[in-house]
Amino acid sequence: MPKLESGTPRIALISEHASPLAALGGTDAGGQNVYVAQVARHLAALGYVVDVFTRRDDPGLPEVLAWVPGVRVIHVPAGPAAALPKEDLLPLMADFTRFMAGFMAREGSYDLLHANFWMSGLVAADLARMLGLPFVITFHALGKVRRLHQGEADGFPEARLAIEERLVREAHRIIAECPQDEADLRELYAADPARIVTVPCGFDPAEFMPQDRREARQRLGLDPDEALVLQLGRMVPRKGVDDAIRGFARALRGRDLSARLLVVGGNSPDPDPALTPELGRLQAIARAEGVADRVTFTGSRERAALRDYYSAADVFVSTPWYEPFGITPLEAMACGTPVLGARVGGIQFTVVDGETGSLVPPRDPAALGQRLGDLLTDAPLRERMGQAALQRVRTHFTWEGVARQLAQVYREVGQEVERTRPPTVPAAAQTTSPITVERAFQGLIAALAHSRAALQPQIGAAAQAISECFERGNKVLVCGNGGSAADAQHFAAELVGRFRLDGRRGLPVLALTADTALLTAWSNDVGFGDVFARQVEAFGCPGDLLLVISTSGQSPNVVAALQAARTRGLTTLALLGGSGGAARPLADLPLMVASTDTPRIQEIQLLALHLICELVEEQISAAVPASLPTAARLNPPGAASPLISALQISAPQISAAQETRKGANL
Ligand SMILES: O=C(CO)[C@@H](O)[C@H](O)[C@H](O)[C@H](O)COP(=O)(O)O
Ligand SMILES: [Zn+2]
Repeated sequence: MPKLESGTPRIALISEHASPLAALGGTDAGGQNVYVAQVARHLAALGYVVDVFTRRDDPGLPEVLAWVPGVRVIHVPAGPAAALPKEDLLPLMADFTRFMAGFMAREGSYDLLHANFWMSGLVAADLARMLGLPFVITFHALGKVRRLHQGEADGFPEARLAIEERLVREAHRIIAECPQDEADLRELYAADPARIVTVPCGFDPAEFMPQDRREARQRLGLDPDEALVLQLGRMVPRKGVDDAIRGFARALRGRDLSARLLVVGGNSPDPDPALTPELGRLQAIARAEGVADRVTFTGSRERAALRDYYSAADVFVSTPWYEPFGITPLEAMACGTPVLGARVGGIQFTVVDGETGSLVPPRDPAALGQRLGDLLTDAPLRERMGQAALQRVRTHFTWEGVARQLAQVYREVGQEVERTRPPTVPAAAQTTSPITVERAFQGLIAALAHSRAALQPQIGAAAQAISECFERGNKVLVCGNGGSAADAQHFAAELVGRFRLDGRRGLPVLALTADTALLTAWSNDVGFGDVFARQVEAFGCPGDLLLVISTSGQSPNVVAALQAARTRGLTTLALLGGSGGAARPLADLPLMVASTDTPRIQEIQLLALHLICELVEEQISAAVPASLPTAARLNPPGAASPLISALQISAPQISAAQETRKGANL
């Protein structure tokens, strides 16, 4: 039976910027934080084991926080441990993915990934590809929709749209939050309708229930008799709070109403325009509309206080330009308060016009003012609508119900993945850990990135020294142990034979690892420690070059070979990893791979050796005068070192270069 149908399936909820722990009210804290928190808790209540991955944006946060039973919050170290605008987070997603892959390698994988927002979707899609896991995504907001409404004000990178298109193609399911969201996915993103499931957002009946209106007002210090209109939520222009103020002002005009508009939200508990710039603009609008004394800005409020605000209000107003879902109207309805909303996004789905509240076009303060006036002057209508609102949300929009619907989606995906799994997976593939493979790739990429700056010029200098050695009529000796012995022979084969340049003469490179008779006799009879040094004494001449290859730089026979080479006047090159060990100070030119992981070091060492071969061939072909016929250029007749004699580098230049390298190395 697929795991998603049985036992305790493990779900990773990914929400890069919206932590379930964050409070409501700041620019980047809002519905998504609530969604992730509630979905996690209610999935856990259904028996799921849930880890929520979110970016660590405060140094005080632990890596793993056991939040509520069945739910952990994993704070992912990606970028500085400080609050950052979500528009700046895309470059950090590679680190986010790497961390999650490592975390899953240590702590076990998940049965399904559920991403929230497009950047988490990117993380989920990459992990899903690597690990063969199913993933579903709730976008919460779509770039193309946002662009339609906010145009130039959209500060997200261009890549967002292409990434969203990829996610729409690759996700096993796309969770639309309302019919409008579903239509946008189909029409703007050509999403496959068979993979879209509409699951709304919800409210928690334990958190939001009607309070006695007068008592709620008393607790909040509000006038018990004034008509009270509430606007609550994030304070950003697209939320249309300015329209709510203008509509409120129009509702009062020509009516004998004692009413107040309460605007709850902002980046601080006090209404401070310095901390919430939008607040200053809204205050100016209230003044311009002549209702400054009738509009109260409270600043942000704790979630625990919100049910009193919703219950205290006679009408809740929410008139954004657009709204992917809109959780606050639900919460108001759950407190028995009718909602006057804009006919957009999820609001036109949750609010039934004329039954649980009223809908007006977005950005239309006149229509809003008209309807608000009607509602504020008709208490029985408000009462009926409030009751119908309560009934509607309790039936259709609890988080418990949302979690059940998501669980159903997860099960379907699980069955689908099971059905489409190839029937005969070879035994070897079953035991292969994709995490191991991914870790190796990431490790090699990181080691290459770290080595790049230092190693590139070292490779150039090594190729130059080796070309000069050949030009002098000298030879190269090369040695190492194990994998490095193989590399030494590989290197010799490329230069004695050919790397890319056809028709050139053979270049004198001798691998000291190839003579088994000598290696076994000397090791058997005398010792392995000087098996290479002995050969350096036998073959090495002043002006020759010794190249040693070692990942640790600590192999005694390699160190001894370097010492013997120095004694005999050979130039010494050492291709090393880690700190370079005892070999490093004995090398005229050390080539350093910035890694301590032996296989990764070897892989980069092979790259260095191949590049040295390529550069040596380039230097050799460039040094032969172009006036010579091709055959002569590639294999000129004559002296002991015919090709080299065509190179125009003098012996004094070489020894000067050698001296410089020696000096630099001290
Ligand atoms: O290929 C590998 C490891 O990947 C081994 O054969 C490895 O080369 C051997 O353990 C060597 O003896 C290690 O020597 P060194 O690189 O520390 O000089
Ligand atoms: Zn190896």
